[in-house]
Amino acid sequence: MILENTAEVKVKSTEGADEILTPKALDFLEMLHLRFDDRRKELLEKRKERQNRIDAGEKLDFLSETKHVREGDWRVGDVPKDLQMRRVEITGPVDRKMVINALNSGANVFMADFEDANSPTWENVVQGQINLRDAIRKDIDFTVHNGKVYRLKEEVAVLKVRPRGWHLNEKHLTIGGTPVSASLFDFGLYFFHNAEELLKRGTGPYFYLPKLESHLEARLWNNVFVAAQEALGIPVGTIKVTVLIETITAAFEMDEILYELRDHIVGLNAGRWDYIFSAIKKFRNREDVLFPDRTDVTMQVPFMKAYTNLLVKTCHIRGAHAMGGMAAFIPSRRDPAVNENAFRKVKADKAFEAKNGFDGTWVAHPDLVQVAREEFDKVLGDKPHQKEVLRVDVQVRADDLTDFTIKEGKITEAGLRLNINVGIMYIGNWLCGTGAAAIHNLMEDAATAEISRAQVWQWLHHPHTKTDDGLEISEERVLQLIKEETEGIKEEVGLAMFKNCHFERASHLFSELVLSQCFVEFLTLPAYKYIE
Ligand SMILES: CC(=O)SCCNC(=O)CCNC(=O)[C@H](O)C(C)(C)COP(=O)(O)OP(=O)(O)OC[C@H]1O[C@@H](n2cnc3c(N)ncnc32)[C@H](O)[C@@H]1OP(=O)(O)O
Ligand SMILES: O=CC(=O)O
Ligand SMILES: [Mg+2]
Repeated sequence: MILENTAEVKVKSTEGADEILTPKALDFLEMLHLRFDDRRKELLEKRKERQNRIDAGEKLDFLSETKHVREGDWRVGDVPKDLQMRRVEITGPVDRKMVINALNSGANVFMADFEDANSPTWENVVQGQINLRDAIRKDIDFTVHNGKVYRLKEEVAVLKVRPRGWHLNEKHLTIGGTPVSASLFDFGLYFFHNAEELLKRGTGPYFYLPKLESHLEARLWNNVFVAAQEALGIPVGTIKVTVLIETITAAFEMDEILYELRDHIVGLNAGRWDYIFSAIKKFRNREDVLFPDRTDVTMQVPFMKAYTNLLVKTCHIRGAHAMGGMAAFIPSRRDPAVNENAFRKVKADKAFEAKNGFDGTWVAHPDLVQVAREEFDKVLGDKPHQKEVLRVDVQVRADDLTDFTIKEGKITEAGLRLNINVGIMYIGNWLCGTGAAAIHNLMEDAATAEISRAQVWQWLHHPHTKTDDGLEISEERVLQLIKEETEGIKEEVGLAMFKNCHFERASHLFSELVLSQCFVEFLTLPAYKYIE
């Protein structure tokens, strides 16, 4: 069934859609779409133009036209009281039970995710909005089959929302026959329904902005915020955002991104997984760049160290929070050895971040809140943040950000197989409506899975890449491994789940992605046509 608002706006119906996609909310989305969608598309074209220049050998560098911004003396606007202390932020999809668990987890902040951790089925995105609306009003519960009831505690985490990135459309809402931007859809609905309520409750409309590639994309967000606040009669500057620096091009424009959003921004976050993906993607056609197995691309390799150090330094000079990223190790309440390993690895990761000057960090699971908190407490004590640490020792040049040498790194058959396995497993989950999953005890989502498929693409298309046993990574070999891994997944998950979760389709899609002559920008773009 199609619900009609005006002659031009068409929305696919799903349970709860009429509560969220009200005529007034649709008018608001239509206003955002008409004012900002053309610019969004122009900026997506600019991404392609920059890619062409990188392919042709252009070096990434800090922009000459914005030197005055980098050298200027300015700071970001005020940080609200409830965003001063962000020591531990838990992230997770917008599923009802997870929303309750995350808000109850003891973390300072919960980032409710419509991006990397969410499979954007129509039901997930509409129900996600309903879940957040109910959570804000403390009118949310959830009962599982065994009768266990989930309710919010008195004290809960501060809520932030991550809308989907600029590259994605929401196909279930069209205006004049054109699908709307998924970013405007997720942001617009959340803001429209909740901004006033959040303010009444002493907090505010807070967001994380993903996958930006330039300061011009930040400017577009800023213009959207000004229009949205004006339309609802809310003071400009009420919205507060943290931008993920998770593309290699954005790392060259951190000051500029903070500057464009200075009335609305409170921090930057080092989104390590998309960052690695972006580095592979942007340099995929360059013969001088070849990444080793995913497990060898750690936070300690030169380009990751350079980027995180520069992020801390840039944020602190400008008065913004520098937020750490996600260690992907997931604990297990059933397996003590897995649990112990996850705690040890996460502890080390968080200790490193705290020592480097970060003001807080992300965790993927409630059992990791305390582990991360302890490591930050050791360095920060009672202080809400450590913005006074200016990292004057850090001098990062353009060449440091693109120094992809990884001395100890190797490309191995095991690494190739693992990438294939994880890629197919994740796409299968995503097609089935699950956007984040624990696979081989690691958190996998749309960012980590992109690394896996991008690596296989690069190894196949880079001239004569060999694994460390001397064997070439040929199309024939990759197809054989895809076949073997797909069979293995069938055995592991069982025939019923294999079929229900479209693992066969996931396997085909994975093959298409890695064999395609042209690199597909995001795996979620072709995959989206298969989900409802
Ligand atoms: C690269 C990036 O963008 S990182 C950010 C995006 N990614 C994410 O946000 C991933 C967040 N994490 C998750 O989604 C989950 O932790 C997973 C899928 C990896 C693992 O989840 P599960 O398999 O359910 O883990 P597990 O069985 O150990 O969970 C134990 C309990 O913790 C809850 N839980 C686990 N992770 C979370 C979370 N992130 N938020 C809230 N609750 C959670 C589960 O719901 C479960 O609750 P229950 O005991 O009441 O049923
Ligand atoms: O969004 C976070 C990332 O690491 O990617
Ligand atoms: Mg990301």
